[in-house]
Amino acid sequence: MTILNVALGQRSYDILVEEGLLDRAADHLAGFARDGRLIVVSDETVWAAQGERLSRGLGPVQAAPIILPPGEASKSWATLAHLVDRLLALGVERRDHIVAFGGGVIGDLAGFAAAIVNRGCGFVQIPTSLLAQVDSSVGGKTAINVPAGKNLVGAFHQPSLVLIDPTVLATLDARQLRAGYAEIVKYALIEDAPLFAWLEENGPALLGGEPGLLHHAIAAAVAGKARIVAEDERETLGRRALLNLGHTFGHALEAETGYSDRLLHGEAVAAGIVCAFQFSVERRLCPSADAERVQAHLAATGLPTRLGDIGIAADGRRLVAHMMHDKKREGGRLPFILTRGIGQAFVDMSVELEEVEHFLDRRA
Ligand SMILES: NC(=O)c1ccc[n+]([C@@H]2O[C@H](COP(=O)([O-])OP(=O)(O)OC[C@H]3O[C@@H](n4cnc5c(N)ncnc54)[C@H](O)[C@@H]3O)[C@@H](O)[C@H]2O)c1
Ligand SMILES: O=C(O)C(=O)C[C@@H](O)[C@H](O)[C@H](O)COP(=O)(O)O
Ligand SMILES: [Zn+2]
Repeated sequence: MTILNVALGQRSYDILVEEGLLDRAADHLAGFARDGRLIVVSDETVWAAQGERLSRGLGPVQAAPIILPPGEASKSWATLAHLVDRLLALGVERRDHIVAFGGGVIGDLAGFAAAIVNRGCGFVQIPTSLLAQVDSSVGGKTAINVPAGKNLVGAFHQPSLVLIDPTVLATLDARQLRAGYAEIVKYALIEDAPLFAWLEENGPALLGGEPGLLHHAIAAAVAGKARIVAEDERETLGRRALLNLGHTFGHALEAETGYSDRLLHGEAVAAGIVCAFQFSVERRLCPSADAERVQAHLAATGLPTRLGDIGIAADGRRLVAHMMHDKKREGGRLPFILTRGIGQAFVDMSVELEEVEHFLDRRA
């Protein structure tokens, strides 16, 4: 078992990574149950694929499931209201722990509900998509989307425990696996160049479901995230913002495609990372060979790397208008996560939005 920790004083918690953890869920979750019961929030697809296994793994602890529709559209006011009402109807108390059992959508939504019900109760993450295992289950960012933009309403609310069982990925489809892979690549590109070289060599076998490789990559990405979150929990020190590499561009692409299945979050991040590298090349910050290497690797895994791959027009003004809703905005300026090369991301406050518009106008 790999045990990692997010060091946040009283809000510190462990992240356990082990194959078969779900089958032994009671060992780790029985202490969170009240009257032998745990409320589990999941989506229809995850519950159909893995719910029985979790219920068995909980042994004598009874799961009280709240099952929501799958997909990004569930990160909405309507589903949040429904979830909060269900939690209250089940009599959730402040000291209770809700179990978020699903991908990033369920984690972000159930985490946000946990942050606001009774002015805050506990929660545990059992991430079931690769994206949630390497990224969204750790760090306490919870949110819903609103018409103005992605993740614009939410809270920082840390889980008490994260249980990662890579074997649950056996039922995840290949496109979703690739989307999660994009966030692993992001962690390598931020400040772990050796991990990127490792991914270039092992990525294809990892995406084929090779368990040892999945475990290694999940642990590496989560270790990187845990370190950065511990240094800058609320993204105020210019450190956590690095985790947004590819996201300023990526969130604009998600907005343009209506947060739909047309473009998954991880796919938007892949295309956004390529934009961040190419923009850094244009600013003479990053060697063009690094940008080409990154694009080649992402494209080789089948991820979109160009606006044309997504079917989006190169309309700089439109895309920058989406970016203006970014939570990192400060006094009308947007920090951009740029790079000096693979493993050398940094936050740049000096970017003019006109420059970004012109850059995007030339992306095909
Ligand atoms: N809070 C954070 O720090 C953070 C970080 C990254 C992404 N996110 C958010 O996460 C969301 C994306 O998460 P996601 O990619 O996991 O999407 P998701 O939650 O929609 O899951 C993807 C799809 O896979 C299915 N699925 C999940 N696990 C499965 C399994 N084991 N077997 C079969 N099907 C399974 C789900 O039902 C869903 O249809 C976005 O909203 C993004 O903004 C948040
Ligand atoms: O945890 C973080 O911090 C991240 O930025 C991780 C991102 O992968 C994730 O998509 C996050 O939800 C984006 O945050 P946002 O604040 O830009 O909405
Ligand atoms: Zn992300």
